[in-house]
Parts: sequence; structure tokens; C-alpha cells
Amino acid sequence: MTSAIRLAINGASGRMGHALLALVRQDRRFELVHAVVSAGSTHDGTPVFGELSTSLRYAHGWDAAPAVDVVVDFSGPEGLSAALAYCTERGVALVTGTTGIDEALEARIADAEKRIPVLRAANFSLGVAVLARLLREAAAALPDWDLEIVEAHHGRKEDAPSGTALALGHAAAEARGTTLAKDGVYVREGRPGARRHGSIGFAVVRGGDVVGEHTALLLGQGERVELSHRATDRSIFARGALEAAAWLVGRKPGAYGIDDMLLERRARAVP
Ligand SMILES: NC(=O)C1=CN([C@@H]2O[C@H](COP(=O)(O)OP(=O)(O)OC[C@H]3O[C@@H](n4cnc5c(N)ncnc54)[C@H](OP(=O)(O)O)[C@@H]3O)[C@@H](O)[C@H]2O)C=CC1
Ligand SMILES: O=C(O)C1=N[C@H](C(=O)O)C[C@H](O)C1
Repeated sequence: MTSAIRLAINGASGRMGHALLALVRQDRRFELVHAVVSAGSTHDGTPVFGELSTSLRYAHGWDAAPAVDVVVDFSGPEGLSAALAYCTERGVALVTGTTGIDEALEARIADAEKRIPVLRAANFSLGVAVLARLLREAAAALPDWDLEIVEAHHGRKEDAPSGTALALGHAAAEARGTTLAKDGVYVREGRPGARRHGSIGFAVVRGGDVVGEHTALLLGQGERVELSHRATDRSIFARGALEAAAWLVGRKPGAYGIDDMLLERRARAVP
């Protein structure tokens, strides 16, 4: 029997952290060896699975981390920054779902990808991976239709538009031979004037306990196409991230996405 994959979860006490812990507990492929929270977290030093279970405790940072094969990160830009430093220094694979990343951190991730395998996805659900492909096709097939992306999330989400909305926007822009830097519109207020042809608009809803909803609207004259995904349970993201972690361990350094894993699996399944 091969030994279990030594896993660290970065952001282990959060909404995604809890979804991951619930799955990891029952998944024999993994041994959870480190569970990271922020410095000053109320969880720091407390038992991850309760007093009666294993002795693993939440820890702030990476100084006390034992040997790790892969880090799964859902923490936030600051947490990701620290995990990136740890993974690069130790040659550890990194799976990250953190969104709201600025240009400086993007550059550091790109640099790290030369040294370690990094798998990133703004959304780890299978449904959104398929939605992105459908949107690419629709955006290219209906090049003159107006395109708007609407997303809704719980009220505690810190970044906007969501990473998924931006990823969908990038996919659609690429399919139309343009970029979001050129055609993305993020704010409409006062009298913005008539819609600029070819622009890709974003609208954001925040409130309650919405897990994550994304709709791409392709608006024509007298008709429209709506492509929607609604997540109702965070375990879909957690499951996708753990599949990615198992897939990523042992790969050569580089930038990987969820499609790399899905397409490889599909190719293997086809005789
Ligand atoms: N790609 C995807 O499929 C998905 C991505 N996300 C993204 O994942 C991220 C986290 O989301 P969510 O779980 O809702 O957020 P939460 O706020 O619920 O959790 C954040 C977690 O990160 C920890 N944390 C905060 N700062 C640091 C730090 N500097 N170092 C280490 N740990 C830290 C927090 O610890 P504590 O509070 O105890 O200090 C907490 O455990 C967001 O960027 C979100 O957009 C979310 C869902 C799906
Ligand atoms: O913060 C969240 O909750 C989510 N964030 C991701 C995003 O920004 O797209 C994915 C998912 O929609 C949930």
C-alpha cells in the first residue's frame, strides 16, 4: 500500500477550511499534518478535530510545519503569500483557490510556478469548468451580442467581482479576441451613457448565506441566452480541490488549471 499524501490546509478554520476538514477526515488518500490559521486567530492552538480525536492543532504560520507533500490554500491573499514562500522554499506542491489577488502576488505566483507545481482555480466546481467552456463557445458564436456577467455571494466575501466572474470574463474576452483590460466594465453609476458596443459588464450582489452564483447573459435583439451556475454547498469546491491535490503531487513544476486535470482524466477514460 502506498503511503498517504501529507496534506496541509491553509485557512483551515474558515468556511472552505471546514468544508475541506469534513472531507479529509474520511479520505484515506490524505494524512492532514498541518492546519494553518492567521496569527492572532482565536483557533490558534485549539484541536482541529476536537479534544477526543487526533492531537493535531491549528497553527499560525509555517515555522512548525512537519514534512508536507501538498498545501491546499483557501485563506486570502496574505495567507497565500506566506504559503507560497513556504512551498517554494521546500519544493512543496500548491493548490490554491484564493481569489482577489493583486498584480504583485500574481507575479510571485508566476515566479513560483518555475520551481514548484501550482494548480489554481477561481472555482473548483465541475459545473463552473463546463460553464466556462459553454461561455467561450457562446461568446464566439454570438460576437455582436452584449455580454454581462452577474454574480452573487454571501455578505462576508471580501473581493469583487468574484474570481469566478473574472475568470468567466477572461474566457469570453479571449473567445472574442479581446481582453478585460480593454473591454471590461466594472462600475456604472450616475449617467454612464449608452452601453459601449463590445464591452463586457460585471454586476455584483452580496448578502445572506449565498454560496456562489454566476450568470453570463448574452443579450441580443429580441432574444437572450443565459448561462448560469448555482453552488449550494461548499463541499463541491472542497472535493475539487482535494482531487486537484491528489493529482498534482509528483508533477513537474509549472502552472496547472483544473482543465489540465479534467482533460487528462477524460483522455485516459477514452479507449
Ligand atoms: N476557488 C474556489 O473554488 C473557492 C475560492 N474561495 C476563496 O477562498 C478564500 C477563502 O474563502 P472563505 O473560506 O470563504 O474565507 P474565510 O474568511 O471563511 O476563511 C479564511 C481562512 O483563512 C485564514 N487566514 C486568514 N488570514 C490568514 C493568514 N495570513 N495566514 C493563514 N491563514 C489565514 C482564516 O483564519 P482565522 O480566521 O482563524 O484567523 C480562515 O481560516 C477566498 O479568497 C475565497 O474567495 C472560496 C470558495 C471557493
Ligand atoms: O468567496 C467565496 O465564497 C467564493 N469565491 C470564489 C470566487 O471568488 O469566485 C468561488 C465561489 O464562487 C465562492
